[in-house]
Amino acid sequence: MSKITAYIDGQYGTTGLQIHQRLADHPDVDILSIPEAQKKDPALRREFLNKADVVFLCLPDDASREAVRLIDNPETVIIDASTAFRVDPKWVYGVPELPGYRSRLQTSNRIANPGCYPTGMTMLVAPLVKAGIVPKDYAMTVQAITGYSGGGKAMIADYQAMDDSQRQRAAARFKNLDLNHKHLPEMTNVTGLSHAPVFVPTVAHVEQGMLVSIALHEHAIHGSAEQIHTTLAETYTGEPFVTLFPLNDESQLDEGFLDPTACNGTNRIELFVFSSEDRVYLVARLDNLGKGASGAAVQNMNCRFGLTETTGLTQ
Ligand SMILES: NC(=O)C1=CN([C@@H]2O[C@H](COP(=O)(O)OP(=O)(O)OC[C@H]3O[C@@H](n4cnc5c(N)ncnc54)[C@H](OP(=O)(O)O)[C@@H]3O)[C@@H](O)[C@H]2O)C=CC1
Ligand SMILES: CC(=O)N[C@@H](CCC(=O)OP(=O)(O)O)C(=O)O
Repeated sequence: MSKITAYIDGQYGTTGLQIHQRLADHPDVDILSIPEAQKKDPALRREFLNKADVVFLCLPDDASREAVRLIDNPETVIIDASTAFRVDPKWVYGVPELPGYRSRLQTSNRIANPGCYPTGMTMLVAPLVKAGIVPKDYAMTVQAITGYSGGGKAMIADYQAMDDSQRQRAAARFKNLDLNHKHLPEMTNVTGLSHAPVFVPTVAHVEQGMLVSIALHEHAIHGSAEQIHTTLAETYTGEPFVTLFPLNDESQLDEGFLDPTACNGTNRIELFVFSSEDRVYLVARLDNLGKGASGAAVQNMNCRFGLTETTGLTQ
């Protein structure tokens, strides 16, 4: 089989660079590149967007929409990292592990790569809503902690320019207190919840890494912590990138702390279920730039082109 040709529009940004790194080691892919000085040249971009077998769009939303308009080759497979198409019914949401999604991803030429937070949130919640354990109208709150690379080049530059006193003040800060985070539509759409959750992430002064968590109360759902754990186990059995730890397993706690950076550099996502009496706490740990962005994009490409999903990726 000849190699797949791949073009990354936005190759020199945070997500694009990480996709480039993974594809550079990928045995089945040849990368087509535009030199950095010409990265915004519309004629060159149009040419590359139409001649590659697969294009990764690692651009702001408006630039992604513009790139899609430049593509008239019906064979081109587009994997878009932005928020632009994630709830568009003509696009398939790129989480192959979610029930029913892999078969659709295998045939779609329009793949919307998920946001980093929703990757954790939907993988925890969608199977539980589907099983009827979490009611569709559950009043949900999602918490998360992320490294600053989630904000792209601009946020990385801001964080890395801080002096000691600024760094202390920015050690861990709430963000998006307008309660209108851009990930709410995909969190709601993919899980089937009838109301968007309350979602206030915390950005920490660490470059990358992520924890996403959801609290549930057994008296307000239709099932126990054990049933939740069993449902997640059944959903993700055999998935190479998903590790579900045993119920109430503390092996990953370091003197009681759960480290957000443990999946960094991998495409792994780790799931935890903790419970005490009526209280249940679900946690997903992932690399915001790995399974939360660039790793997921390469996994989606592998899935779409019938390759082993782990090719080029670290488990
Ligand atoms: N960072 C993350 O953790 C995640 C990001 N995403 C999404 O991925 C996309 C890229 O984000 P990220 O990599 O963080 O962003 P960055 O700002 O790090 O990179 C974006 C890149 O796109 C370039 N660019 C901007 N406009 C154009 C254009 N019109 N034509 C060609 N190139 C252009 C930028 O160049 P220049 O800087 O010179 O303008 C920059 O190199 C966004 O939609 C983001 O929301 C998704 C998941 C996680
Ligand atoms: C730290 C930080 O600011 N993170 C970004 C989300 C990162 C991400 O997943 O972005 P996309 O939705 O574009 O995929 C935010 O909260 O807006």
